[in-house]
Amino acid sequence: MDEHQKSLILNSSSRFPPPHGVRLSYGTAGFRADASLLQSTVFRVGILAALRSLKTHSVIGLMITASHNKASDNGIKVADPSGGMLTPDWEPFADAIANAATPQHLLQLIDEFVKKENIPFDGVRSAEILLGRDTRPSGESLLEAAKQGINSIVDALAIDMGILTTPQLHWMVRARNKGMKATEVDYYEQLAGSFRCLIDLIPNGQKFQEIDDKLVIDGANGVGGEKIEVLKKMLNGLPIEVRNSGKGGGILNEGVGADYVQKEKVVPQGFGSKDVGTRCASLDGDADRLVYFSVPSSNSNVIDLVDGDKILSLFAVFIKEQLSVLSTEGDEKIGDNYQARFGVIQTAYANGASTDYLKQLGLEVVFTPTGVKYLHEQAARYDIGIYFEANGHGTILFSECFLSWLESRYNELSSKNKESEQHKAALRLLAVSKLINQAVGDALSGLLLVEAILQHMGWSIHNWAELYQDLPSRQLKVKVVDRTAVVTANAETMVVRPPGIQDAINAEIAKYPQGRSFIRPSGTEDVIRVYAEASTQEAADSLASSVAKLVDQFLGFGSSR
Ligand SMILES: CC(=O)N[C@H]1[C@@H](OP(=O)(O)O)O[C@H](CO)[C@@H](O)[C@@H]1O
Ligand SMILES: [Mg+2]
Repeated sequence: MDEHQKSLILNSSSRFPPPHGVRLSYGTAGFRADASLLQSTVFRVGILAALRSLKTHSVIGLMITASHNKASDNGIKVADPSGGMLTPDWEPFADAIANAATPQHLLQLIDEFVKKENIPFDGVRSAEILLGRDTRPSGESLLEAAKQGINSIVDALAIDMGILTTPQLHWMVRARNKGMKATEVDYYEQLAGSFRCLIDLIPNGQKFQEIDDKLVIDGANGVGGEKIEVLKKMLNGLPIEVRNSGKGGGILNEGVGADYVQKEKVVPQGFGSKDVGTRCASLDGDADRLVYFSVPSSNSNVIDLVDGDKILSLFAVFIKEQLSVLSTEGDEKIGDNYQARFGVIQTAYANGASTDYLKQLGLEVVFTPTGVKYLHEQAARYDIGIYFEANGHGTILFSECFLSWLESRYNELSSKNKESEQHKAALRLLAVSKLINQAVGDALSGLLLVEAILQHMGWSIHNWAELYQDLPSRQLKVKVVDRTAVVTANAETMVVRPPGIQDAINAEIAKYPQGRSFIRPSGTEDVIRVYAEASTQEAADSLASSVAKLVDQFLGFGSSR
């Protein structure tokens, strides 16, 4: 970096002093905090994004969102060239610059990092960053701070893409870097086109326009509702009703949305007895999570939840079916068969019944710590890797190698017999790979795939829900003095610190048939999360509350440890 560049960083960063007494960390999904604390962090992440773009010679994304958190919070996360999450190698640098107390210290950290990473400041290459934000009121001024961060690097270009869902921004970054069409309209066209293709391939010729079976969507009063409306227009006739679109004055994520529905298991605002039996879905505030539910009775607000694990299971059943059709030989053997490596990825929050079901299907199930960056990385090791968090964040990744085999197999089959079942199965898999977001979990593309598969199977939400019976579960949060005191291992299924707590948890678990429980520090909130499941709801509740008491004893404000 030359002197001009250095003084540019010093001058601009002096306009964004960090808040006093707050330590921020990149966490499970970027920086998140009360929006009033974030100006300087967002400015600094703007610098980081420009450096990342210079380093990788690629377009980088910056998304301003706090997802399912309350409306007064906000956050920022970086999309890497692949469209995935920022490489974990850069997270310590993100933490360090976010917490640098003075412009001088900030400059020193940047200077050292630029040298260590060999980031080219040759004036030849320029950086390019796509910016997106959700509907939070604080988004506009934070976006401005991000732009100023980007503009404090010479030759860096910030492009404001406006209000987007998080997965749209990730999709655009990936598409740009692959030299593909990458506008928001291109996104809708790709989704709508591949959805139509799947519908056209439905065996009995039933088309969605003819089905009087509507889907009601809870948009969490966030960005997803308005974007679904665009898709609905393009898919002329898709029987969808959107509620909690944010236009009716409801508050973002308050008593609505995928996080609320999945954790509380009660109807979101705007839903009730009129919806008994109807297929309903909830998105979260930035539309990267999706869960389905139905209202079983007008006498209670309890829902039948169809969570991320069941979405994963539905996708797995469908893909497995297509792969098996594809591998059966028709009248004549065509081409070489390819043993696609097919795996599914879950976290400890996956319902135990879902894992049993997936294993019974003969699938390889891998567990990772919480946070999509971990799941995504594992899924990318397969030809077809499906990952989902129980909360509804997930997608299906296809390897380049498998897709190119599939394309050529499809072409070969096209030249022989377009009506063959193998030909249709190949086309379906190709359509899924275009419909489902390859960059990150995406409620909109996931929703269209669920809808297409349900129609393909001829299933109602109830048939789908009956794939297996969830074990009753409960999640609690406990405030503690210092959540970093909890250190876990084995994909967060056991605690290694503080000593003694895991033995105490094990002793509680042993009291309950089919009992399972674990604790971990949240990466997005200042709490310890407790998860428990057991054979009855009462038992799951009781196990969760005993474990929460242990957390309080070992780590709470009254603890002496
Ligand atoms: C139990 C739970 O739902 N945890 C969520 C939540 O992370 P925590 O680290 O648990 O706060 O937010 C993450 C980001 O959205 C998501 O990846 C994760 O699954
Ligand atoms: Mg989200």
